[in-house]
Parts: sequence; C-alpha cells; structure tokens
Amino acid sequence: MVANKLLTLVFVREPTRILLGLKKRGFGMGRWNGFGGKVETGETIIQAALRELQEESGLKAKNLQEVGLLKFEFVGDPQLLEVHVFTSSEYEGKPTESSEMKPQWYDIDSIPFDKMWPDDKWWFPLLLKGSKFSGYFLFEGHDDVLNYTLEEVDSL
Ligand SMILES: Nc1nc(SCCc2ccccc2)c2[nH]cnc2n1
Repeated sequence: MVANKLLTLVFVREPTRILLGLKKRGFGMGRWNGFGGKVETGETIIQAALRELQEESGLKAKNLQEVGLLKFEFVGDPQLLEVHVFTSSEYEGKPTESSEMKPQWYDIDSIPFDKMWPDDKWWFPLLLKGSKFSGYFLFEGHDDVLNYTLEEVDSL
C-alpha cells in the first residue's frame, strides 16, 4: 500500500479576480494553475502551502483557508496524488515570476479552462462560490478524465 503523495494548491483571490500561474516546467508544464507542490518531511500541509506560494509567486498569504481535497489517480501509476486546496484573500508582496511559475491575474468570469487541467472546470465553480469540496478524478494520461466523483462538503 503506497501512501498518497501529499501536495498543496493555493489560489489567491480578490473580489473580481484570481491569481493563476503558468507552470514553466515539470508536472503540469504549460498549464495555468494555483501555486503549490510537495509537502516535505517535517512540515505541515499548511506550512508547505505557505512555502510553495511564497517560492512560486512571491506572495505571503495571511489568511489561508482549506477549501478542497482532490485525489488524482493516473491509470498505470500506483501513486495517488492527494491535493489539499487553499484560498487566501489577504496577502503581502507583489506577484513575481519564479523559475516555476509566471503569475497573472484572471477575471473570475474569464478563467482559461482550456489551458488548465481538465478537472478544474468541474471543481473551480465550487471554489469560486466559496463552497468546500472533495473530489476524485481518474486520469488516463494527463488530458483525459475517465471518471470522477465530486461533492460539496460541510467540513474537510
Ligand atoms: N488544478 C490541478 N492541479 C493538479 S496538480 C496540483 C498540485 C501540484 C503538483 C505539482 C506541482 C505544483 C502543484 C492536478 N493534477 C491533476 N489534475 C489537476 N488539477
């Protein structure tokens, strides 16, 4: 039984816009996403979320809230990804390009779903309306979702 790979994903949100980053290399390269990455040994998920956001965007979140839990399985890969999704509406700093990510603000009503992971179109509306959500997505490759479950939850 291989433990799930713990990952974080942070979205910085203002009333009419959300900060996305273009992944410049590695997993998910070429797609717009939140900021995140691995939870290292010895750090909590929250600490990892704050660290990755700072490393990848230059922003220091002041009010991180956990809003979602997403599990991703890829056909043929025994390692499940367990992604803890956070939002923050108060932050310090200015969005700054890093080696990993090129940050850009997007209006809430023009999210570039065609240039994001295919599952995002299902759970992003829940994130935007302030719901808490839990989902599972089975991928074949990185472009095809074979099936999924997604529910709004009262607590994570
Ligand atoms: N939106 C979204 N994100 C991810 S991975 C996010 C976590 C991560 C992993 C590696 C580097 C940085 C961030 C996804 N995987 C499958 N569908 C997906 N959708």
